[in-house]
Amino acid sequence: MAGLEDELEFLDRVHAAQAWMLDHARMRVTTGEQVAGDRYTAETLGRMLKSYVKELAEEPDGAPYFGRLGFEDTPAAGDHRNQRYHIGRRRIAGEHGPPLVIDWRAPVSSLFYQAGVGDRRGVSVRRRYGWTSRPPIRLTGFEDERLDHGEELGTTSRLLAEEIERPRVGPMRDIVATIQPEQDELVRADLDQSLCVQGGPGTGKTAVGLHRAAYLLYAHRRQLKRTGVLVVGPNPAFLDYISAVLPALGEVDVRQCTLEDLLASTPVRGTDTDEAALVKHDARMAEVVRRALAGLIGQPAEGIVLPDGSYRLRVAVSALARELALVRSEDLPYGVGRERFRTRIVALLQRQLEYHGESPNRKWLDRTGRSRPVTGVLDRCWPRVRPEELLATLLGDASALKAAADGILTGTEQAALLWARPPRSFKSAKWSAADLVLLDEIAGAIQHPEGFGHIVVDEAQDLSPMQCRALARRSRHGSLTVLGDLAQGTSAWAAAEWGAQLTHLGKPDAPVTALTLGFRVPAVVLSYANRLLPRLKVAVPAARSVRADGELNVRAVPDLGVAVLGHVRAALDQEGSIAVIATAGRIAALPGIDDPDGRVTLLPATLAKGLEFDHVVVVEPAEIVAAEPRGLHRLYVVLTRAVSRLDVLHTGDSASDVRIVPEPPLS
Ligand SMILES: Nc1ncnc2c1ncn2[C@@H]1O[C@H](COP(=O)(O)OP(=O)(O)OP(=O)(O)O)[C@@H](O)[C@H]1O
Repeated sequence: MAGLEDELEFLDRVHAAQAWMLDHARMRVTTGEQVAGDRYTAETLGRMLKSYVKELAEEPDGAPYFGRLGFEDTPAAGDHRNQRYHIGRRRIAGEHGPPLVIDWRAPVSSLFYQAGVGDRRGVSVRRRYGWTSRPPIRLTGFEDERLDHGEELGTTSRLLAEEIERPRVGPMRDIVATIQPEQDELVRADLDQSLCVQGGPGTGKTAVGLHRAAYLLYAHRRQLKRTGVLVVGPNPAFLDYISAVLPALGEVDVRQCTLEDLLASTPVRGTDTDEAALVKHDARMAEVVRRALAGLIGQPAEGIVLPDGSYRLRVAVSALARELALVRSEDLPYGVGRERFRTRIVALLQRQLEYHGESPNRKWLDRTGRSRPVTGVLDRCWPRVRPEELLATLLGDASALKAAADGILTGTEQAALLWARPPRSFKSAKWSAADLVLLDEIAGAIQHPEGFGHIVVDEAQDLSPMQCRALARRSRHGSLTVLGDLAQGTSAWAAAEWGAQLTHLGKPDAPVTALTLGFRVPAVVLSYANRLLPRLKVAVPAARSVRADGELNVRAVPDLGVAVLGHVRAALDQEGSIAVIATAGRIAALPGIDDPDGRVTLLPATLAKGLEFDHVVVVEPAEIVAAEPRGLHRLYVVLTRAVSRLDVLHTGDSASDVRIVPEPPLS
C-alpha cells in the first residue's frame, strides 16, 4: 500500500513519544514524592500522577490514533493551511515540537467528523486507519477519502463497516474513530445547551451521551470538575456494560448510577400496589407535598419577650404575623423560609437594641437567633420537619392526607396511597421505591439539593414525572442530555411524547433531535422488529440499519427447552456474546446450558434494555407480551438487542399468539 512505509515510520515516532511521556510522568511521580510540600498536597499530587502513569502505561494496548486530516494549501484552510494532524483518543506529545497526535475533542478534530465534499473547510484528505482488534495492536492499513476529488464514503466506509460489524466481546467500547456527523453535532453541543435525542434501537444514543460527557469534560474541565457530571442509566447491568467507555476516554471522574442509587437516602424495604405506585409517580404529588409543607406553617399565638442585659426586647404578635406573611410570599424552599423567618425576627430585635444606642455584633445575632424565645416561635410557627416524618404522616393518616390532597387527588387515589397498617413510627416505616422519589421531592422542597454541571440521562422515556423532577432539581443550574426512545417505553408511566417529559425535567425548550441510522441491529432484524412499531402507538421515525449483514430465524418448535439448547449450541460455534431472552419464569425453567467460557447470558426480558449481544435467542415472544401491560414495547426492546443474529423460537399454539411476531421477512 502506497504510503504505508511513511505511516510505519510515523508510528515508530509515536511509540517513542509514548515511551518518553511515560518516563517523564514516572519521573514526576518520583520528584513529586520528594518535593511536594504538605502531606495532603503530596498525596493528591502523587495520586494524580500515579493514575496518569497508569493510564499511559496501559495506552499501548489501544490504537494510538485512528485518523488523519490533511489540509490544502489554500486560504480556505485558515490556520491549518498545508498541515496534517493525526487524531487519537489522547494527545501524544514528544519531547520537542508540536504534538504528534491530537485529542479527538480538540476543535480542529471536529472536521474529521464533519467535513464533507459539500463543506470541506480546507480539508483535502481524510484518512482512517485500521488496526488489529486484539493486542498486540498492529496497523493493518488505511483508507483515504479525497474530499478535494469529490470522494466521500459516509457509511460505506470499509473501516466503519468493520468496526460496526466486529463481534461484541466484553463491555461497550467507545466510538471515537467512527462518530457520524449527526452524532458529532450532538456530542459537541455547548455546555449550556440541554438536548433531547429520540433515537430508534441501536442508533447510538448511549454512545452519543457518553461521548458528550467526555467532550464537555475536555472543553470545560475546570467548571465541570467543580460542579460534576452525572450519567443516569436504567439498571446495574446496563451501567456495568457502559462503565468502561468513559475511563477508556480518560474520564474517570464521572458518577454513573441508577436513579434509585442517586435518591437512596434509605434502603427500599417496602412495595406498592400498582395503583399506589401510579399515584406516587404522578406529577400532582408535587403539589400535594407542597401543600402538606405549607400546612405545617401556623400563625404566631403570642409575641416575643427577650431579656437582654438590662433591656427587655419585645416583638408584638402582630409584627411576627407580618414577618411570617412576608416570608411566605417569597415562596422559598421550606427550610430556607424557616431560616429567613428567623433572620427577620432577629432583625426586629436588633433594631430595638440599636434604638437603645447599642450596636450588636455577629455573635449577638447568632446567639439571639438560637435563643429559646426565638426558636420557640420558629418551632411553633414554622417547625423543622424531616421528609420521612412528613411522608409517614401523609401515608398513615387519612385526614392529614385529605388536608393536603383534596382537590388534587380523588378519594380513590387517596385511599390507594394510605398504608394498610401504618408503622408505629416513621423510623420503622418500610419505604418503597416510589416512596424514595417522594422523600426526595419533600427533601427538595425543604432545601434544594446540590446539583450537577451536566447530567446525561439514558432511557429517559421510562421516567415518571416525579423521577424527572428529581433530576430537574439536580440540574437547575446545569444542563441535560436526555436520551430515549418512546417506542421502548416499558414503565407504567412511560412518556408518550417528549414535550411533557422535558417540562418535568425542567428543560421545556430543549430541542428534540431524531437519530434514525441504526448501527447495532442488522437491517433484516430491524425491519422485522419495526413491524411492531404501528402497534406501539407512539409517533417516532423508524430507524434504518446501516448493516446489510446479519441473520434472522423465526421458528415454530415443539419443545422450547430442546430448541433453546440446540440454538445456543449452534451459536457457540460462532464468535461473540450470546443471550437467551425470555420472561423471568421461562428463564428459570430452561434446562442448564453447558457454557465453560461464560459466553451465554440468560436474561429476563425486563433486564434487556440498553444491552447488546452478537447472537440473541428470543424465547416465546407471546409470553413476553403477555407478562406486562406494555409487553409489546418490551418485545420491541428484546427483538432489537442482536448485533449479528436473532433467533425467535415459539411454540405456535393458541397460547402463544404468533401474530405478535409476524411471518419472517423473505431474506
Ligand atoms: N458512529 C458509530 N460507529 C460505530 N459504532 C456505533 C456508532 N454509533 C453507535 N455505534 C454502536 O452501535 C451500538 C448501539 O449503540 P447505542 O447502544 O449507543 O445505541 P442506543 O441508541 O442507545 O440503543 P438502544 O436504544 O437500543 O439501547 C453500540 O455498539 C455502539 O457502539
